[in-house]
Amino acid sequence: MNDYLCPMTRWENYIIAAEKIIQDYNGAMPLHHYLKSFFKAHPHMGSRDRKRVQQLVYHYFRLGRTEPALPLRERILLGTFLCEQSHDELLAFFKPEWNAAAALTVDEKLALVQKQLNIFPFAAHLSAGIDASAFSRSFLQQPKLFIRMRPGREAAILRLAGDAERVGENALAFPNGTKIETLIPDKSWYEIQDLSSQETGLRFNPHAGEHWWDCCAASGGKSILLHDLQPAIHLLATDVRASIIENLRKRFAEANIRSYSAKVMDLTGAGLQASLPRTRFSGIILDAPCSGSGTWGRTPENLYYFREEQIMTYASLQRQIARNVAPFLEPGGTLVYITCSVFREENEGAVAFIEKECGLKIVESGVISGYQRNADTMFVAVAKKKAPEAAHHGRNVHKLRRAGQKESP
Ligand SMILES: C[S@@+](CC[C@H](N)C(=O)[O-])C[C@H]1O[C@@H](n2cnc3c(N)ncnc32)[C@H](O)[C@@H]1O
Repeated sequence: MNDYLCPMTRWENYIIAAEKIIQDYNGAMPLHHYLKSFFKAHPHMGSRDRKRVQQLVYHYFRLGRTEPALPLRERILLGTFLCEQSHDELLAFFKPEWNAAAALTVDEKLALVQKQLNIFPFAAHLSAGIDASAFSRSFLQQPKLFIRMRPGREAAILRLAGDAERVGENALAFPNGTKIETLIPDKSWYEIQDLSSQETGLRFNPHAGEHWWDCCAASGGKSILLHDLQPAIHLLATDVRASIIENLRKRFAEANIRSYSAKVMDLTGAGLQASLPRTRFSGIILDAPCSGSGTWGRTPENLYYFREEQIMTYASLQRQIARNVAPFLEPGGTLVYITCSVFREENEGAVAFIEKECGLKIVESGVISGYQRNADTMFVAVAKKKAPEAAHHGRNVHKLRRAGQKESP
């Protein structure tokens, strides 16, 4: 697919390549990994070709499973029409009448093609406060790329950041595809982190000298956020995957953070105490394994391949982990429960479980909405362990209620 090919051949080739990828891909691995291996196996495609084919494939998955009866090529073109907002040469070739309408709103485009789209099929499971229709439409746009400016680096970054948009005290938004590392050469000055993810940090409130456990740390996005809020804490980061703990170590080194411990731990197992360096933590961050449904705007293949019954699989894993880690909070300590899910079973359902079964009191909880600002949607809850007196009282209340009696004033 080189420039010397006539335009017709080029557009045809792009759409044929996209069709092949969509037919062969089965959702078992992230789409961007699959695309990478596909392009590696097709080295004749230049970077412009790859970019274009990739866009077509993503446009297809952004429609979810809506319009299943449309032929594959028609779905790719419909996705392209709804996602693109300006003149598009490929669309001009295949659907000139749609290309002429590229600047219309999504509603106007839908009226033109006489379609109603229900992109998100799991609306019945949405957490309170999420606008189902706006959330469904949000899949047509890829969320932006956000960085968090690390403490003391803001002024230097702002001098280099070009036309990035400042969207929070420490947050900058860039168009997707921006090569941040070429704009800001020192990797230790910033973290790539979604805006809503950054905002979970507003609930951490760490104090110097405290012991914190980021128990599902992955490569440490929340851990570094926590550290930046209060560097003088004792931090333990764990995850079940050894490879991701290796990534965490590299990321911490790049961020110039040396004072922490990290280890591999499976939180569903029994006897966690034997693997932990201490039995009480002032704070636990439980950024739970989840459906990731609040981030599917970045990975729309998940919207396509997700099955409804998976929601409860995640919900029970989250409850199991919460039950196992809660005993390691010290009295008065804080557990911050986080998901990047929009499903109430993983959010409000987990919060009810934490309060009822883990002996913690929920002091704040709710959705951090990203779908109307090109960011991810997350959920955060702050739970406190009662101080000894209150805990004793709490147990009595529980017993009384179970016995069907009323609590005396
Ligand atoms: C949502 S991710 C955490 C993201 C991370 N906190 C961040 O800010 O980048 C959830 C993590 O939980 C881990 N996990 C899944 N099952 C687990 C288990 N049984 N025990 C411990 N960690 C687990 C996954 O490996 C995954 O890295």
